[in-house]
Amino acid sequence: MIRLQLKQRLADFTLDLDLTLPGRGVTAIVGPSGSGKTTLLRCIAGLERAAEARIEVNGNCWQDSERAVWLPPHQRALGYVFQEASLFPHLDVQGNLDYGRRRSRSPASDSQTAQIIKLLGIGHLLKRGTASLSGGERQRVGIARALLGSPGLLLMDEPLTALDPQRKAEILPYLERLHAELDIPLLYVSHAPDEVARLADHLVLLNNGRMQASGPLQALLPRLDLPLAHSDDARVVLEGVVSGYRSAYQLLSLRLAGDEHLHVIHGELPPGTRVRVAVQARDVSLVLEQPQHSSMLNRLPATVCAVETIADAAQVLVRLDVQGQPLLARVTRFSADQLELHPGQTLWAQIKAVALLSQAAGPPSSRFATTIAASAPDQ
Ligand SMILES: Nc1ncnc2c1ncn2[C@@H]1O[C@H](COP(=O)(O)OP(=O)(O)OP(=O)(O)O)[C@@H](O)[C@H]1O
Repeated sequence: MIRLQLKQRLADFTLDLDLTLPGRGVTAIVGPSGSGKTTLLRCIAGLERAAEARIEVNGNCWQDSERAVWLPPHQRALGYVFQEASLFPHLDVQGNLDYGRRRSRSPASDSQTAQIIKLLGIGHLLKRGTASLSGGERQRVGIARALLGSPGLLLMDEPLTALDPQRKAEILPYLERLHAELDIPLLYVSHAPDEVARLADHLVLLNNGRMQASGPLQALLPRLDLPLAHSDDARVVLEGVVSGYRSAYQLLSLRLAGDEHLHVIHGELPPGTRVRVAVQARDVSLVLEQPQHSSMLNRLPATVCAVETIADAAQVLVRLDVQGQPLLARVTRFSADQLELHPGQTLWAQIKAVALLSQAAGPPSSRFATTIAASAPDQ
């Protein structure tokens, strides 16, 4: 468990938070520019000394102003990854990694080091000078360097923002692997809904230095009272279990709760693998009767929970329940009126299978994962 009680004043800005976060997995920290995301990370790292604070990470107290406890940054077992990796230009990749290991009080063992290098796919870069690395490679080396200190907490402040879409698509699968294979809690600051939907388990929304909401990703994304659902690229995450694969069509079938299935273009995965699929609200259409002979592969029976007019009053956000999982649809107000959408109504939600890879930017091996994060089969 991570306990964060912080009060810090910076000129006109005050950060005032009382948060309890999971001690494992990825917590995404989102909020408008200037809401205090970086200040929060800096306080946790000890780069900013909050006037009143209690910071505890999985049983280790790093700061407690009431008991006059203050650990300087180098004594806090954490790794910090910034927008751009600040690698030493006079050292090659190996030299940079060695530095990360040496400066830690509990450096990674040789086998852990080998695991981290493999996980981030940088084995072939070890002898390279840092000037010749691409932006994505630099970030992977920076992340590896942070991990080699065996941190008890990893902080990442918009680590993909400086990368173009292609590089970003390349690096996201590595972050997913970190998530799946390493048991280090990660606080991840991001403005990008696709990164958040793909990586996060837990979400914290900041607004003007205060917590607006904190909770599991799947519970917060569809909340109509929060700004996330109102953004143009609002999305929710559906979770399913692999139930089949049609290799001729590269079509993966996922069983949702009940007997419903979601079909997604993807590589083959073993039956039983749990998979998360991000579904954008604008990719969901609604129909009152069970569609027949439609090219839309995904047709899910749903119940309307709430209807809210948004934007310039020309569009409507519809929150749906699909076998206990929330789904958002964004439709025109004209359609909403035609269908007389109202809470309690049962209807069908349609999602084009191809829309589930529409954010594809990277090479085929990574593009499907833009919308999907897979985890190991249930035991
Ligand atoms: N050293 C400082 N002195 C005075 N004000 C500061 C200082 N550092 C940050 N601030 C202010 O604190 C507020 C929060 O800044 P912070 O960088 O934490 O926001 P953020 O949510 O990370 O923003 P962004 O998304 O743009 O990176 C801003 O208004 C900023 O101007």
